[in-house]
Amino acid sequence: MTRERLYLFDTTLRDGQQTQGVQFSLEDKHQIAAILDELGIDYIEGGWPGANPTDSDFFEQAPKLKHATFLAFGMTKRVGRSAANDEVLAGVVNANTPAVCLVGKSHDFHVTTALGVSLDENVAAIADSISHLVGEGREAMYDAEHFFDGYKANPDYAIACLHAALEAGARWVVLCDTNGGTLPAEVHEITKAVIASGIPGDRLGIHTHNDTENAVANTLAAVDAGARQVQGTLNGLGERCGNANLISLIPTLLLKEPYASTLETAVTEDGLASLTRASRMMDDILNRVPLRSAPYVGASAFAHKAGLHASAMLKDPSTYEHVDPACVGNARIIPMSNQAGQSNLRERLSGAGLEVEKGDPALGRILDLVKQREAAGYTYDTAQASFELLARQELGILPRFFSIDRYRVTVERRKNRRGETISLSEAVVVLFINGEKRLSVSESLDETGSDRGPVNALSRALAKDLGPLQPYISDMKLVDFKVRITNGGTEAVTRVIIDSEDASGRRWSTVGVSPNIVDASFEALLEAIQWKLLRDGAPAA
Ligand SMILES: CC(=O)SCCNC(=O)CCNC(=O)[C@H](O)C(C)(C)COP(=O)(O)OP(=O)(O)OC[C@H]1O[C@@H](n2cnc3c(N)ncnc32)[C@H](O)[C@@H]1OP(=O)(O)O
Ligand SMILES: CC(=O)C(=O)O
Repeated sequence: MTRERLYLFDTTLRDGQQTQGVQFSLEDKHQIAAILDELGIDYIEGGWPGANPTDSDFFEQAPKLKHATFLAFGMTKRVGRSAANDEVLAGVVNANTPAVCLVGKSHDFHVTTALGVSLDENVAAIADSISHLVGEGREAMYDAEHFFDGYKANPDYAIACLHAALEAGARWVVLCDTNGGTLPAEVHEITKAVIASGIPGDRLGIHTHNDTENAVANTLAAVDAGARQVQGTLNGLGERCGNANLISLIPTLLLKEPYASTLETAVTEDGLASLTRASRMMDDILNRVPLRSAPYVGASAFAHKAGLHASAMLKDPSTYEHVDPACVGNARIIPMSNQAGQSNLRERLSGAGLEVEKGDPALGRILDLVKQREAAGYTYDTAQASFELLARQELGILPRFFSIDRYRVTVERRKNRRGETISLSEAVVVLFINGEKRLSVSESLDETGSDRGPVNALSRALAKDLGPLQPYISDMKLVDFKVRITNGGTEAVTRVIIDSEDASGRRWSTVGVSPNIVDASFEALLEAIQWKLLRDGAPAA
């Protein structure tokens, strides 16, 4: 059976940039465009040339794309001037991209209230703007803003706007759920009605927002009805609650029926397998911690915590997995926790290179220890590195790299020489390596003179002088630090989880628990270092 082509359109660099708190640099934009092109996206919307200096610079130094078509975004011309004389439209056209997408009104209320023009004037503005683009030799698209709300208020008018664009030469007309309030059944019904009005599905796109958490569902509803271009963003960035998440849509469209056997995109198997990396790179650019529960690509997307699940998973992974994690570049995790049985444990140990026979009494001891420590406030389902250290300790195979003699942290608030109030912490760590005593002192001020706090001072002192072990930890950095007050038995205790990373991109999590936040942090920091030394084969003391 021949499959119909479905086009993927990315607006991370335009609508994604409308996310509160997101401001891409020129370098970020180039990096994101390269990720999208590698993934197999058909259209990359780069931003609005003329709207701000970064977007203008980005179009001046346009990315060199291997596969995708590069687009500029803008709005239809203002009423009262010709398309050729509208300076905002000129800014967009002058970006000289092969394709241009123009947003225009399609809801009568917006035409009369937001634009303050007549319904006919708006239709003429759409047609003139699109003809102008086509005359300039561009592939033209019309984003029909507020289309679904407009259709519900005045279907004939909303549809007339689409036809005006199509007849003026638009390659695509795109139905936008701008306010994000439309639900999947309505999107399906209205998209069908649009196609029945004479707009072919292979000229029709869908652009949804996630205000009812239905952006992905709404996109699929439009595809079910016949739309053949889908717009979205990496990790669902976008105005307010975001846009349809391409990172979820792509595997669904490639792996799930009826899409997999009836539609084809330009995303290859390798592109699909790069999805987890693409999503994490996006978070990295935004300096965000990746969402563990993200479908397909999150660290928990294929984590099997419950004992019953883990036991069946070992017999056949398809018992509790809807797709193979490897096909989206993700990995299966069988975490340890108080929900685990011996199957989770053996799988986790095996992942750490520790083969323990079924029925070995050590398994029961480790399980009991995990459950006791979780009752005391620890958590091992995320802190897998701490779990591995605990299991090795119980199996008698944890090397001792160094021993801590003592540590001390002081926190001070005082006036500096200019009379300003400053805070400052100082940490001292004393440890022994091969019988040799080492003392390290560190402060909490960074290069700019800002106080990074007592845990930072402690982390620096601990990692400052490990003598012969120093080369093994020099590329380590602390990437996330989470603190939670939790119950340890009957008392409230502080639990600290630290995520560390090294130059190879490897990430690991460790946990510490104590009534004292600094002490809990010290335990987690210590284990982070021990795990790194262990994994990189550092010599035992
Ligand atoms: C649904 C979406 O997300 S569309 C994407 C929206 N993105 C952005 O707005 C980000 C980039 N925008 C900008 O930098 C600025 O808004 C600019 C440069 C485009 C325009 O700036 P300004 O000229 O100062 O106008 P301002 O932003 O105050 O208002 C928008 C103007 O465009 C008009 N307008 C809005 N939509 C359209 C349209 N589709 N066609 C023609 N004119 C429109 C409005 O009526 C308003 O005009 P008015 O001031 O005469 O009432
Ligand atoms: C065009 C667009 O971003 C919207 O209507 O939501």
